[in-house]
Amino acid sequence: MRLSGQKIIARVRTAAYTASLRQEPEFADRSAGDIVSRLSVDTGILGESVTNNLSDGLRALVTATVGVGAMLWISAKLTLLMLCVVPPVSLGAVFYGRYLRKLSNMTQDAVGEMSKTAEEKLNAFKTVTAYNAQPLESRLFENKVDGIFQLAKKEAYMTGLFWGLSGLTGNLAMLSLLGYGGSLVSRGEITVGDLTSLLVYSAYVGGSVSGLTRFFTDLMRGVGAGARVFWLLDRESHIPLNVGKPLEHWRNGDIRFEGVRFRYPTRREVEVLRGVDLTIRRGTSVALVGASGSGKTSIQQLIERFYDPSEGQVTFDGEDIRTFTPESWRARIGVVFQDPILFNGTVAENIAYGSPDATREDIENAAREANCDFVYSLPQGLDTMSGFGKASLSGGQRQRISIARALVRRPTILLLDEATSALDSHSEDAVNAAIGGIIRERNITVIIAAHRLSSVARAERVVVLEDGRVSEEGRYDILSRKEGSRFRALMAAQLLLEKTSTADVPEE
Ligand SMILES: Nc1ncnc2c1ncn2[C@@H]1O[C@H](COP(=O)(O)OP(=O)(O)OP(=O)(O)O)[C@@H](O)[C@H]1O
Repeated sequence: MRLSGQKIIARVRTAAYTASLRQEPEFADRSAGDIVSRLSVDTGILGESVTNNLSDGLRALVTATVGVGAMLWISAKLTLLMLCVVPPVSLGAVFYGRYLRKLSNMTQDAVGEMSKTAEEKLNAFKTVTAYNAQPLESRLFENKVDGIFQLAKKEAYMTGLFWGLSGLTGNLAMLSLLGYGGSLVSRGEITVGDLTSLLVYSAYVGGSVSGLTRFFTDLMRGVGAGARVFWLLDRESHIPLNVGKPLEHWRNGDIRFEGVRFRYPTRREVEVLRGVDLTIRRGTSVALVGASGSGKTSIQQLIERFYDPSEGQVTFDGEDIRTFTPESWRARIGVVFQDPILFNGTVAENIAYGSPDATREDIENAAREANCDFVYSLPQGLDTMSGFGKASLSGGQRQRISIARALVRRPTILLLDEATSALDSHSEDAVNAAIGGIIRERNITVIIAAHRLSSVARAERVVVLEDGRVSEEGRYDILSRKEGSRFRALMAAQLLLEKTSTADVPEE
């Protein structure tokens, strides 16, 4: 029983984790981390409450049934008297169970909040230290812990009250049995032996009823803790996987935005894109430029299908990308984010992330193409451990590894989202040289969201975004020479910004 219970817990845990990975990014940003940190605890409590108590509950049910049968056979009157205890205790158990379920839910919420706070602050350890915020953070954490303690106190009071009252009810029933049973003995209706047997049976039945109650209330506690897990298992992502037809691996074509309007689900009041019409020819490179907040990243996110447009459509090779399964579509895209994430593992494992079939040669080729020569000066070359907690690589180096990761899957489309904006000029040159090589040598559609001139200049075409629309597009050299062009104004402002901020470049 215990083993199969553990198996159920393991399965539910995995299913809930998988369910959270299948949600949309909005969900992941806001609640998945929190849910995942609580998943283990919640599923554990639920599983334990079922598996630990199920056998006890069943045994109690059998004992109680047999006991009541035997009592009825001895004296129906006295048995009915004893059974008067059952309705109030059951009613109490129902209320108590509900209360426990609510309390358990609240406790899990509070425990989740506490671990989320701790995790967030420990991850931002340097910021906390730099701002001397340790006392403040300790206080905040103490408040969270105190909240959990208050809930535990409520549960303890309630538990004491319920079990105290049910114990009292049981004892009163026993006393009534003795009193009324004694009078029946004196009247000769039952023998002393019958009364003694009834008392013994009553003790058994009482124990069993208490076991059943414990089973029920523990189950309620488990159900309360597991509510979030069930909710997560039932939750449908806004962009579910496996829906649509697979995109054939040989297909290639233009990407087109047709009258695309877009609002983020969490900020419906703001229309970020207000009718974008844009064609990106296959195998060409395009730089998206525009002031901060003009929608460059949003366009890339729509291509990635992290979101769907509110109106209009994004097509690939003439077909709405919503007709393809998200996974087959995403498999054709390589993405490099501004803040490259390396997972715990070797450099080679990080490059091959998401491409389980990549051979050592593929990894080496991608590393070469992404200008990752520095890897070979690391102690174990590509097999050097990198990633979380092993911050021996600079921002520029991590960025080049993430470019290699994007390339190793042989993408048809490469999205670079401000890939160089956090780098100093030396690292930026290395990353840009890699991007330039990819644009020249690969037949790949490259979409660069960029602020910096050096990144923009490499693209064959520039698209200027303003007020959620495309305000200008054309070749870099033409736009940059055109009198009164929006692009020129933007770049002039950017150039000024770059000149004044050359002193605060942190990398390498
Ligand atoms: N997840 C989100 N939820 C709600 N609003 C968002 C979200 N991401 C971006 N926005 C908003 O959408 C608008 C466009 O943002 P976007 O990141 O696409 O601009 P951007 O041009 O890439 O900006 P930057 O150059 O600063 O990176 C901004 O007003 C931003 O506040």
